[in-house]
Order: sequence, then C-alpha cells, then structure tokens
Amino acid sequence: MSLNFFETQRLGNIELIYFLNEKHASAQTWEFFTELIELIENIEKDDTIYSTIFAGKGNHFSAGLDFNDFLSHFGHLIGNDSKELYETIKIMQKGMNLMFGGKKIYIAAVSGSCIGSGLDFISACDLRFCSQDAIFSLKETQLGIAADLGSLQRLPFIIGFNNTRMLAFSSKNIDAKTAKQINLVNDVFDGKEQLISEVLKIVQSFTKNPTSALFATKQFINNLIKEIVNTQLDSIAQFNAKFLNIRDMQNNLPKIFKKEQ
Ligand SMILES: C/C=C/C(=O)SCCNC(=O)CCNC(=O)[C@H](O)C(C)(C)COP(=O)(O)OP(=O)(O)OC[C@H]1O[C@@H](n2cnc3c(N)ncnc32)[C@H](O)[C@@H]1OP(=O)(O)O
Repeated sequence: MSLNFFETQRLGNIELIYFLNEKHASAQTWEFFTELIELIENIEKDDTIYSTIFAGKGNHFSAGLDFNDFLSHFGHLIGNDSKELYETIKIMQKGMNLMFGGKKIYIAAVSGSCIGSGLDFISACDLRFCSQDAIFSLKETQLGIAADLGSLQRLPFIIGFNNTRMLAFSSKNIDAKTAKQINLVNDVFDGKEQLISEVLKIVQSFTKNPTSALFATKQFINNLIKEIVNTQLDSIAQFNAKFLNIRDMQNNLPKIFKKEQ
C-alpha cells in the first residue's frame, strides 16, 4: 500500500501513524480521505495490528479540511443539489466510519491545532489525548457549514450535548485544559514527545489484554450509538449536498486565516 498523506511506523502491535501535509498544518486533502479508507481497511484485516495512534507530523494535528484542495476539486458542485457532492461527502465520512465501526483501537494524540474535520476525525477515535499546546475548534458554522463528517453525530456522546452546542455554535477555540474539563481528552501531557511516549505506554497496557475481549469491548461500546450515527451522517450528507453555500465559505475563509475571530 503506498500512502502520500500518512507516514506509518510499527511498534510491536501498535501502528503509529503521522498525518503529513505538515506545510499546510496537516489540512485534510482529498488524498487524506481516500487513503484513510484504504489504510483502515488494511489495519482491520491485519491480525498483527491491535491499535493505532494518530498524530500530526508537524506543529499541528490538523487544520481541518484543506479548502484549497476541496474547492478546486468540488467547488463547482456546491449549491447545485448534486448527487456527486452527496457521494463525495459519503466518501469523506467513510474512513472515519470504518474506524468507529471497526474492531481495532484508534487513538488520537493531538498537539497544536485540531480544527473542523480534525475534530470530526478524533471524535471517531476510541480515546483522545493531547499536549498542553493543543487547541480544538469546530469552525464549520462560521464557514456556513453544518459539520457533516461526524462531530455533531458523535461528540454529544463524548462531551455531552451542551458542550457540543457551545463548540459548534460559537466556532471558538478551546485549549487543552478546557478539553480535559469537558472530557474531550482523557489526559493532557506536557509536550508532543511526552504525549507520544505516554500514549504509547497506555496503549501497550491495553493491548496486553486478550484481544478478542478488547476488540469485542470496543465494538459493543460503539454499537450503542452506531445506528443513530450512521443515519444522521447520511441525513447531513443529503442536507449539505442541497444547502451548502459557497459564498459563506468564500466570505469567511479569509477571516479565519487572518485569525479575526
Ligand atoms: C467539512 C470540514 C470543514 C472544516 O474542516 S472547517 C475547518 C477549516 N479549517 C480552519 O478554519 C483552519 C484554518 N487554519 C488556521 O486557523 C491556521 O492555519 C492554523 C491555526 C491551523 C495554523 O496556524 P499557523 O501555525 O500560524 O500556520 P499558518 O501560517 O496559518 O498555516 C500554514 C499553511 O497552511 C495553510 N493552511 C492552514 N489551514 C489550512 C486549511 N484548512 N486549508 C488549506 N490550507 C490551510 C495556510 O494557508 C498556510 O499556507 P501558506 O504557508 O502557503 O500560506
């Protein structure tokens, strides 16, 4: 399997996976979404991998959707009630859904910014940890998007409905301390190096347990909400295929990049 967006490193039964595109704060390109599907399908099939830890290769976990890449590929579909846009959103949802519905244990180790679809991604993980410099936000509402890749569907079950509303309605950043307070992350570590080494120890302690029980435990927990999450992800894909407004994105993207919040 040849991957351009991801760099993988095997540590026993654990795969440490870095997001590349670090020059653009690991913003998620179309390549990210399509390669993620292949990557997760392979991990689920590989009996030697029990768990994965995801981290950003550079200073940020992920700046969310790479808007230059997305608009150049799909901008012409927005606002046209397009079946192709619906199918595109479904492909973007698929890799994260495979993680959520799969049996392996997926862990996010966040340093720097984790924005938009970066937050969608970590909400599909089984556990989240971060370093002190971490920042989380859902910028979609500010950009005229009802977040359609999993945050609205999964976060209420992780941080509760009210915290999800605050994040989504405000599009404001929260820091590592707040992320811990609202249970978005399980723990906070000093810097990125310490984060990765501590998370590795935590995951190693899980993967010593009999894997049949570990994998079944993960799946039974996620089964509680899988059906509702899948139904709602499909509804929001249909909604956005009809109602996304490219002018809202074009007007507000420059403000975000100038950090006028
Ligand atoms: C359906 C899903 C929707 C969503 O995901 S909504 C969320 C969209 N994302 C955002 O709103 C984040 C926007 N980016 C930022 O706020 C900042 O960036 C960061 C806080 C992530 C990083 O700040 P700093 O460390 O100061 O880096 P920098 O100079 O702003 O960015 C480095 C390079 O990365 C490009 N970049 C950053 N985010 C994105 C993005 N989301 N899409 C495309 N490019 C991005 C920049 O433009 C620049 O590039 P150059 O060096 O060529 O000027």
